[in-house]
Amino acid sequence: TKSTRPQRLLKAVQKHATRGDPQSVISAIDHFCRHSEWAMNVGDEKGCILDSVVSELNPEKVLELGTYCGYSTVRIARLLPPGARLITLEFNADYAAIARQVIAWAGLEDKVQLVEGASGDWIPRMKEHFGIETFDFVFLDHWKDRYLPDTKLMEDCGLLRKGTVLLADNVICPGVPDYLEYVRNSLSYKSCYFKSHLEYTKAEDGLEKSVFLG
Ligand SMILES: O=C(NCCO)c1cc(-c2ccc(F)cc2)cc(O)c1O
Ligand SMILES: [Mg+2]
Repeated sequence: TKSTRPQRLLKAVQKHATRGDPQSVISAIDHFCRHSEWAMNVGDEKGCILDSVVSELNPEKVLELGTYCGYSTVRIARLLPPGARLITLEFNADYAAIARQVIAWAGLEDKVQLVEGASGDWIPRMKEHFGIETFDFVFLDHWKDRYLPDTKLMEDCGLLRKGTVLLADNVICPGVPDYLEYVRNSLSYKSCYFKSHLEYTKAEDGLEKSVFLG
């Protein structure tokens, strides 16, 4: 039977990347997506912006909403200091199965906890289940209609503190108009837009960085 695109992406990683070398995993996925098959990873151009935000922040506690194949998980986890932890939520079991193997190939499984399920179900359980007080950094890259409700849910669950940084992918393409309107007009956030392009294309897209003010 026919393989899936995530399965073919994993095969490309296992063929071209070196075990334990996160940069080679990132490069193998970017090459596959540019030259073989487009896939909805944050990509290299927006990925460099993601890298700079993470490097500047040096977060201890990171939440990623939307793992897909683990590309941005690897990008973030490779930059984390020893002892720092990344929890990544993925609703789609097939994506999660591939992402676990991509994260393992990069040798980053000790820094990453991949949780399968709905963000709306897991966000209220972060404190009691994972012993998390608050997050330092949240990367939003899941279903675009969940960005706003999940952000409000994180606020209500006390998971954001003064200075927590939210970084949202795809604010232009596919777009998250309700989320953008909220973070740009709320007195609880200081927001700025990083103009870029949709992964592996010339279409406009960008990342919105929003600092929670408490
Ligand atoms: O749905 C997305 N993510 C959540 C599911 O895992 C997503 C979609 C797209 C995209 C798709 C189709 C198109 F035509 C344009 C953009 C891009 C992304 O970066 C994304 O994160
Ligand atoms: Mg995305």
